[in-house]
Amino acid sequence: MSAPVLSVRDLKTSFFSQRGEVQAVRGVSFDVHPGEILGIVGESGSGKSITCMSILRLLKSTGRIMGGSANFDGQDLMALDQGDLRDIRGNKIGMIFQDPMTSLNPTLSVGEQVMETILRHRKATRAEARARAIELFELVRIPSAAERLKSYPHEFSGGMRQRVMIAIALACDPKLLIADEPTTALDVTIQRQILLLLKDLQKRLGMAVILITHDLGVIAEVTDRIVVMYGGLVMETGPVHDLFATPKHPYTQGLLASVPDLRDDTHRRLTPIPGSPPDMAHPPEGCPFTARCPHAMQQCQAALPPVFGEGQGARCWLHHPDAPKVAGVNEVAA
Ligand SMILES: Nc1ncnc2c1ncn2[C@@H]1O[C@H](COP(=O)(O)OP(=O)(O)OP(=O)(O)O)[C@@H](O)[C@H]1O
Repeated sequence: MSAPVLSVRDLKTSFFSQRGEVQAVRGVSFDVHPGEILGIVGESGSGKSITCMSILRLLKSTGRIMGGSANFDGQDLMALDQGDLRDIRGNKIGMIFQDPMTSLNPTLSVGEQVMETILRHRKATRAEARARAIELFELVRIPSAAERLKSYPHEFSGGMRQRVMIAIALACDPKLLIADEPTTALDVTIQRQILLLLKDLQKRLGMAVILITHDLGVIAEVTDRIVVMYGGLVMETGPVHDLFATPKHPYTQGLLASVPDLRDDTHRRLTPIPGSPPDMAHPPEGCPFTARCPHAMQQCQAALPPVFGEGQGARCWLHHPDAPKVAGVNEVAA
């Protein structure tokens, strides 16, 4: 496999308030390879967004990176100053966030906003930037591209605004695109169109993509590998097909069980995992999933498990060689 575009190692981020320290990200490691879509999934509050905001060094003032590295393009993003980071963000790393209405400037035409990104990072004349903006609108399939450059964000539908955001994110041919819940604010049919567009663009442009979502069902279709997060930790990681066919972590199994079968039009009922995530102001010493895990053992409460397995790895004591056998987890059911 080729060298990773991004290599995150032992990333730790906390928020500090009068309540004390909230350990949002507690030692996250993963790689993103050229030309792949990596999905980061997990319930709300598991640390997906804060992981990516930390990588981009876009944390709000109460947030602090406590350790770790994120190697991108031969540089550790954690060690760069804000000037160098501004050169990378929107240029070598494109970003798309959840709500395009709050990310776009309502007082500027969408064309100006695309051109602004190009002119900030590239030596180009306004005419060249305009030509590139038209090309980008065509790429993200905004009809009548040249004319639509003059429109303002409120003149677009939610799906079209998200296409503008994708055009801006792709303006400088990024090596890596980070998309944080890019379709959550859209209705279901449009969500699918945007995700398929992202997949198509990723293939055509050969970039790497990190796609954050809490919707496992949707990303099954578009991602190559998945990182499953819970309680600020990576619980399981592996190729999407392996992870869906044989999830190794009870948390992943619970998440998968809560996804309605998309091919089943009788709409199976959702079965959410009982219980709630840990309070990250007081994270448990052992595995954060212990209290909700159907297979929890004494050891799980006592110590945080390491990641067992390569290729598909799971942070679960059941994969220790001496662990008892549990059907469907570390033993193939007869
Ligand atoms: N500004 C903040 N101050 C204190 N704690 C925060 C702050 N922002 C996030 N957190 C905490 O960090 C943890 C991780 O949050 P994060 O937004 O990364 O979760 P997420 O997995 O992306 O969830 P969602 O799917 O809801 O976006 C949560 O426990 C959250 O309460």
